[in-house]
Amino acid sequence: MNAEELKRRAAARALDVVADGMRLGLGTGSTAKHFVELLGERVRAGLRVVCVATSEATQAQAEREGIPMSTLDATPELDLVVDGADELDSRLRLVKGGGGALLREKIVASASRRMIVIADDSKKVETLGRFPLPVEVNPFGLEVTRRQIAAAAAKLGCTGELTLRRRDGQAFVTDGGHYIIDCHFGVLPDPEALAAALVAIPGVVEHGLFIGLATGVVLASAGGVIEMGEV
Ligand SMILES: O=C(CO)[C@H](O)[C@H](O)COP(=O)(O)O
Repeated sequence: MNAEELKRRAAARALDVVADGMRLGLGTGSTAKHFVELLGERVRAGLRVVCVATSEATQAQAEREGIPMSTLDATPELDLVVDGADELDSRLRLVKGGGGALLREKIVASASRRMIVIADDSKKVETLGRFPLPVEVNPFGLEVTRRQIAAAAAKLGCTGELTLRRRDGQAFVTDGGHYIIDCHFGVLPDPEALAAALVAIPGVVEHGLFIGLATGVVLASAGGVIEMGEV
């Protein structure tokens, strides 16, 4: 079974949890894309849901699928968000933002009673940090913010390269008009302390550590589906 089949399998399991009338958050990325596709099939077969997207890309895909869409302003309380992750550990702590949608993903997750993460089993790690931690920053004062991130992280045992994310030779710009600094720390000894230190930096808009948000995980592997937390 290849990676795409595993992602689809995880997405299909999460779809089992979706009930008629639910208000759903739709994640971003290649795994979430499978979920949106499968949800679209169910909607066209009669399932009634109302959804909020975590990115412009997901919004466009969901509209193409004919899924009824809303906004967080019109639908500020969600029953469930289904999203992917770049890394997760046994305590359901996540690193997200590989697709650049971490800010909206976190806002949507914070508005949802439950968050189910769907992934293939390559995303499960012993210690977070192998995947470079994305930090979304305001473009103003970029170098100051980069230095402040480096200094704050170093105090917590996190050192490594901090790179401005680029696409087609230009700085990558998020849906919110911000930049992303990818922090190649290798290991995050204390994710909670790092999260607190990052949010205290004025130029940091949000970071990719999702702590205390995921309530369940569906991990697809060649051997079958593993569930963590409450799915
Ligand atoms: O956080 C994300 C986007 O900001 C994605 O959920 C994360 O990057 C996982 O993506 P994929 O399912 O393509 O591996």
